[in-house]
Amino acid sequence: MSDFLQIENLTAGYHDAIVLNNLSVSIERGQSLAILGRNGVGKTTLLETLMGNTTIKRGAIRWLGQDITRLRPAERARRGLGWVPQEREVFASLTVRENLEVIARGSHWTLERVYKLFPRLRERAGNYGNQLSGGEQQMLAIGRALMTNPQLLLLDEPMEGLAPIIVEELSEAVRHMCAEEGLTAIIVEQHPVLALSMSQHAIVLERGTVTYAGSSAELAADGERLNQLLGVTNRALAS
Ligand SMILES: Nc1ncnc2c1ncn2[C@@H]1O[C@H](COP(=O)(O)OP(=O)(O)OP(=O)(O)O)[C@@H](O)[C@H]1O
Repeated sequence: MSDFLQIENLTAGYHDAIVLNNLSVSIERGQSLAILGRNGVGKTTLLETLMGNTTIKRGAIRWLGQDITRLRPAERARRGLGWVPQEREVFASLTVRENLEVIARGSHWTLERVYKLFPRLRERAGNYGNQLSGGEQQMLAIGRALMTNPQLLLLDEPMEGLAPIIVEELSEAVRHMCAEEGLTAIIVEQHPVLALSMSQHAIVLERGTVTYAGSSAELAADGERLNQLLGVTNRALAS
């Protein structure tokens, strides 16, 4: 059993509305997880629940051997959970450099290390948050999360709306972070093949419960199973 992250029989949602239903999953350090599923099945809600932004009715979340089920979001972040929300949330009135510096914690992740991962951010260091392309904003959002020194990075549809070349750059950066920098990621992503290529394990959600849990590589190699689970066509799989 993993000491890294364990979600046990979790039932959670927003006030009285239940979205996740008796969901269990566990993650080992260095074994990134893709969360797949059709629209509205609870993928974002699972990330929000890990960060402490939902109502937990039953079950438990254990992180590094400790029960964090009732901890506030800021305390979870302090303990090493890093969050890159879908909305990116960079400060429009700060420069790229200021966006990164304002959140720095004197950690493994320095300005220099983030610039090395995302050379485009170095080139745009003096640009304000609202003077960036969508891809650059996403890189900055990931850079900001890294500056908090996370052990686990939660990425919510990081490639959404981005050009193929930027998707390639970003997915390579995520793979590098995990392979070389000791990070583990949970990735919610609409493109199954991409998500599976960035992870070792995957779960598929259907109405707030797990319908597949297993190896990403095995699922990626089984188009028929993917189609069954996600209802995606072969053409969508290839894109
Ligand atoms: N803040 C909220 N308050 C109440 N209900 C919400 C809230 N956010 C999401 N929901 C509901 O929870 C359910 C799951 O939504 P969620 O965003 O987790 O799904 P998802 O799998 O991430 O979908 P998508 O792929 O479309 O982003 C949906 O029925 C949604 O309407």
